Amino acid sequence: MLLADKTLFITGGSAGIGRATALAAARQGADIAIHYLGHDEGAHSAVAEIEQIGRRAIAIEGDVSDPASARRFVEEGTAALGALDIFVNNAGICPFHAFLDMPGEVFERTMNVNLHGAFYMVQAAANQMVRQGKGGAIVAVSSISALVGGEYQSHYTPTKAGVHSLMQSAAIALGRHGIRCNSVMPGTILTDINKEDLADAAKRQYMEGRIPLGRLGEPDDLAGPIIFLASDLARYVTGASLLVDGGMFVNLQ
Ligand SMILES: NC(=O)C1=CN([C@@H]2O[C@H](COP(=O)(O)OP(=O)(O)OC[C@H]3O[C@@H](n4cnc5c(N)ncnc54)[C@H](O)[C@@H]3O)[C@@H](O)[C@H]2O)C=CC1
Ligand SMILES: C[C@H](O)[C@@H]1OC(=O)[C@H](O)[C@@H]1O
Repeated sequence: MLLADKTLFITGGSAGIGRATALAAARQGADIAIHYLGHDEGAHSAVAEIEQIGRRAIAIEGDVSDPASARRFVEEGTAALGALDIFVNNAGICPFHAFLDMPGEVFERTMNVNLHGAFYMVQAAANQMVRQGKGGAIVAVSSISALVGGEYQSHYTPTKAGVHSLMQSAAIALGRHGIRCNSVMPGTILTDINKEDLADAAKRQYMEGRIPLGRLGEPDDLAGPIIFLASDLARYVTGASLLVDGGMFVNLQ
């Protein structure tokens, strides 16, 4: 097992990529702390499934944009599980909107959740790892959108570039503590975040057509790459990012 007796803390663990990763990490031997907002059913059923696998789990609700919520997640999760070995920063939103009339509140909420939230969470998790004194691994869910733009994502793509950059700087700041920091860059993965956008058949067909592997991603497609980066198999990998997009990024023509 790749994560035997490790503890893994994950934001956005009640749905989509985060939920799939939490369950897969439990199957690899980890105890799991889930942070989430507003999906009680998804969070509680994930805890139940993890316990059925034979691992411990706790779900803590909060808003990642609030720095106090990050401190509470780390404190309460560590009290429950005993330590924080791996941190996965995954929570995010993408309310698709045109650029020219983007409401300030939509821009600011997206920045606050995706980028400020990542900063506070990663900072709180890293401080706990430093206190423990035995290193650790941090994986952030960035996006292919860190590298390319989107007409209805002008508020969102900068947050994903920011998360990618945060991992690079954190890798430098935390290397001396034995803490590795990496990111994954998913392509288009079918989850609640894009259900409405991809309900447009023409858009969905266009996105599928761009992917050499011939299909949109599933949440489970991310679990393996995240667990790899979190595990000792990646013990000399830090400051790196891994595209998980079925080949979409390289498909120019
Ligand atoms: N689905 C996709 O195609 C892609 C997703 N991503 C990224 O993957 C991450 C996960 O997205 P999905 O699983 O697709 O979305 P999702 O909508 O299925 O899940 C989002 C999760 O984030 C949590 N969350 C949202 N806002 C929060 C807040 N303010 N405080 C605490 N928790 C909050 C939700 O409770 C939920 O657990 C996001 O950061 C997203 O940007 C990146 C590239 C592609
Ligand atoms: C929400 C989008 O469909 C999804 O998120 C991203 O980061 C990429 O732009 C994907 O297409």
